[in-house]
Amino acid sequence: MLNEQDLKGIFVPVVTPLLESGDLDLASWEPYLGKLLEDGVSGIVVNGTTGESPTVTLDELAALTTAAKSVCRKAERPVIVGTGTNDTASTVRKTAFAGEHGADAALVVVPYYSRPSQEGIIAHYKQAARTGLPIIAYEVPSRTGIRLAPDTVRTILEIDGVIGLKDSSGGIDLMTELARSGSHKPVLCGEDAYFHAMLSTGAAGGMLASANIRTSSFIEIYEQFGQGQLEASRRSFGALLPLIRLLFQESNPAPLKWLLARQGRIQSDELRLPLTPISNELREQLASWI
Ligand SMILES: O=C(O)C1=N[C@H](C(=O)O)C[C@H](O)C1
Repeated sequence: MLNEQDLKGIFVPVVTPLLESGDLDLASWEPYLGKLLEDGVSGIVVNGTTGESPTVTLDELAALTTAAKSVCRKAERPVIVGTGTNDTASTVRKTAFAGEHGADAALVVVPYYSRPSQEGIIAHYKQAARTGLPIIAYEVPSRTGIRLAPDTVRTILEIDGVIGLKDSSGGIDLMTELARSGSHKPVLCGEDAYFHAMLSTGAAGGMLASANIRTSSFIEIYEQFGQGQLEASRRSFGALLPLIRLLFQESNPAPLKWLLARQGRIQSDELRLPLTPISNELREQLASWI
């Protein structure tokens, strides 16, 4: 299982590869993950936003997690599984299910759509943590429709079994506030364009969809920063920013899937509705990153 000391470095949320038929492309799955692990990522995130989690069935989640675990075990790296929903009971069941299939930790998004109170959100995380699988809370107001108060984040991070936070709050305010108040659990940047800024304010690393592409460069930026080579890490990050902007110009993971398919790492850029393929204009812009 993953512990908070090891929640650092570059974690890669992976896509769910699909065939044109819409079925899972399991033939690509192991080599796709294997390459990321070979490049030196700290861990793999299955069924995150990038994995199109709203459309993945439980049977598919079991197959993806089991196979990911077998690849990650060989590389001695953790597999984190997205299990958050907007229903606490389902989240608890899904988290336990992921644990039974080999997950080392669960990524649990703030419950979306229902707009619960901050107390309700804290209670949600307490119940998820009772499953015994380490929990990484995931704050992403642009997707959930609700923003956590810094005090709520601190309270969630104090729950036994919550090992850290993925911060996609869209800026450095939350990170700065947590650092100021001496919060000791690790925070990973989940907002790719803010990766360097969040390292500067104390993030322990990133959980970055863009690190599917140019993986080694993201790892290099993290390492350069850790070694105090600030100017070099800033320059390296600047070189990746145009890629990051393109990957999020249309809904993630559509641009990423297109690039991975063009690189031959997955068989197709197939998405499940309501996500749709990227525009021709974006294809032209992304082509130089193949
Ligand atoms: O899959 C994830 O988890 C991530 N989701 C974010 C999003 O699409 O909003 C982006 C981040 O890089 C990873």
